[in-house]
Amino acid sequence: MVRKTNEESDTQPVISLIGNKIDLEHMRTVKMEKHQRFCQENGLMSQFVSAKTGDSACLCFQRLAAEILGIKLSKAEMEQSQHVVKADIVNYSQELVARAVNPPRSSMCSVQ
Ligand SMILES: Nc1nc2c(ncn2[C@@H]2O[C@H](COP(=O)(O)OP(=O)(O)OP(=O)(O)O)[C@@H](O)[C@H]2O)c(=O)[nH]1
Repeated sequence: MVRKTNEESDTQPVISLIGNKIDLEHMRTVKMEKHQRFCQENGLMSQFVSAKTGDSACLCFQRLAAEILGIKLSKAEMEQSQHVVKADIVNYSQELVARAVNPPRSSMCSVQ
């Protein structure tokens, strides 16, 4: 995201590198550290959002605006725009739970 500037301006544009699809974390191809290192090396604001769930979408613009205005967002302000993620509690049968806690023993062993 770039703030418009011209060659005579003394101020540098605020640029943010935004990684989308954080709801698909398990399919990540660009490592988070690589993203953050690139941002550090190039003076960019590193952010991650999900356009699908809306996770951090508002916060990403808030952080950019705050950076441009030279305002430090408080923890409360940052948490304010975070959505509560809803999840269903699955009521597994007792048998399944017992099997997960005490899985049946096998005489075979495999090393990978
Ligand atoms: N799960 C998930 N899917 C997303 C997200 N953002 C976009 N998508 C999906 O990714 C696909 C591409 O989205 P687009 O909005 O077309 O993105 P784009 O940048 O125009 O994509 P290309 O031009 O095809 O590279 C669509 O199927 C979207 O629904 C996200 O945050 N999470």
